[in-house]
Amino acid sequence: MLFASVLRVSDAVRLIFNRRRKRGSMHHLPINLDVRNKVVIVVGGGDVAGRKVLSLIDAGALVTVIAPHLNDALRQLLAANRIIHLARNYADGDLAEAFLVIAATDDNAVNRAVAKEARMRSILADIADTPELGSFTMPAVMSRGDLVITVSTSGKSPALAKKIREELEEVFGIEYGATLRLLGGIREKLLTEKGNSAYNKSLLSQLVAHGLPELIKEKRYDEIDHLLLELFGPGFTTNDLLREEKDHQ
Ligand SMILES: C[C@@]1(CC(=O)O)c2cc3[nH]c(cc4nc(cc5[nH]c(cc(n2)[C@H]1CCC(=O)O)[C@@](C)(CC(=O)O)[C@@H]5CCC(=O)O)C(CC(=O)O)=C4CCC(=O)O)c(CCC(=O)O)c3CC(=O)O
Ligand SMILES: NC(=O)C1=CN([C@@H]2O[C@H](COP(=O)(O)OP(=O)(O)OC[C@H]3O[C@@H](n4cnc5c(N)ncnc54)[C@H](O)[C@@H]3O)[C@@H](O)[C@H]2O)C=CC1
Repeated sequence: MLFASVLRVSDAVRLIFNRRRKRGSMHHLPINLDVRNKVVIVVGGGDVAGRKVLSLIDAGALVTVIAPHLNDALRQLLAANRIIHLARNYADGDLAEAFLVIAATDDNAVNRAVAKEARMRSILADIADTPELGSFTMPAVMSRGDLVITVSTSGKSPALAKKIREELEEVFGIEYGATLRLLGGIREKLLTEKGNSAYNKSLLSQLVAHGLPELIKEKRYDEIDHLLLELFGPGFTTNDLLREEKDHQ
């Protein structure tokens, strides 16, 4: 424990910093970042950049790619007006407007230069070939509607992260998307209409213990309606909460 009262924050940070930052231990803080309408720069236009750009666009970021050449996937995104492209090499100063940057060129010196500018400007940075120079890494991601499961191996084996993501896709089917639409609808209604937080917690915990994904997968809507009536009283039905699924039956 540092005596914060006699240290300036900058000194304390430097003391802690000097004790860490070895490549061997890369434990991160997992967070879910809101990048909607944020300016994101991706330096490099190859396969790695292409993969990261897709995730960024999915999350609603405003993506500018800086690279002399784009791969096919990125060219298609450009043709569809989904990205801005600066067809040239990265230059110092390119990050001036950025909230976040990804360096994914095949030139380590360029990626390092991006890392340096990002650090100077306190911009979040993922450096694809030298992750220890950046401030975050990207996990493998699987999603089913609003359910998002991410896998990190703390940089040890991206190949294993990908394999575990594929295994998770087998376990968590599309019924989880519908389950979350149902649970989200109920929770929204409870938070706006019904009792206090402890009451809601107890009911919502009881509901998720009932294996809803299985019931939805097998279209056992009558059983779900019965359960909703028992737990919440009238006003909560799959007709309202799962209309999309039931219309497509
Ligand atoms: C640290 C990190 C930084 C970052 O990129 O954010 C990073 C770094 C590096 N990756 C390398 C290699 C590969 N990366 C993949 C694939 C993925 N890499 C991803 C993330 C990350 N990769 C971050 C850590 C994630 C974690 O902690 O687990 C995924 C999960 C997400 C994504 O990219 O969006 C995506 C899978 C997406 C999916 O399918 O779900 C494959 C597999 C393949 O391509 O099939 C290979 C080859 C096999 C292998 O090496 O394992 C190399 C060596 C390059 C070289 O050899 O020159 C480096 C550099 C280094 O380690 O120094
Ligand atoms: N983090 C990850 O998930 C992975 C990282 N890598 C690392 O990422 C690097 C890139 O891999 P790929 O996309 O497969 O390479 P690639 O060769 O397909 O693409 C490289 C891109 O960088 C661009 N580029 C080169 N110099 C540039 C500059 N000065 N300014 C802007 N753009 C420039 C090129 O035009 C090209 O679009 C590799 O060197 C590798 O070390 C590789 C695999 C996975």
